Amino acid sequence: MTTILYERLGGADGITAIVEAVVEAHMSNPSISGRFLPYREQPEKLAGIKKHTVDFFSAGSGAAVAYTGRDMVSTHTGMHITAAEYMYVVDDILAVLTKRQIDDVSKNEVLAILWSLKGLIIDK
Ligand code: HEM
Repeated sequence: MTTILYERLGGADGITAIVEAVVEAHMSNPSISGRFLPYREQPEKLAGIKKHTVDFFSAGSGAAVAYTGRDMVSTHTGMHITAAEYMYVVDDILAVLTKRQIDDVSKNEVLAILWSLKGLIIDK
């Protein structure tokens, strides 16, 4: 039987570590850091966003986890995120997956999920 994507990403511990590393990467990426650095001053809010993001990717990769955050359109409405910013986010995520030696098939599955959400996130 094929292992579900959630397990191939390392389960709860793996996805939590991925989200931590991705948020750090966004904060260090000069093209998008301005979107994320203000949350350093709001640690409780940042913790909530990270938890929602872990749950989102857990549910989206096959785990029986409830996502209790806001939907993608509501979350990103008013931010006017550009297609270029979206690509920087995708690049940061894939770089973290590569660094954590996630296999290529799994990376392609993550990429397909991210791509399917693009229209919900940009230009809102
Ligand atoms: C496919 C790509 C993306 C996914 C799957 C995604 C997913 C999420 C999720 C699950 C949350 C948490 C929502 C909540 O806590 O209720 C969130 C929040 C956020 N996202 Fe995204 N996101 C994506 C792309 C982007 C991009 C491209 C940017 C900007 C460059 C961005 C900026 C933000 C910000 C600033 C927040 C915090 C919003 C707040 O103040 O609560 N996201 N995102």
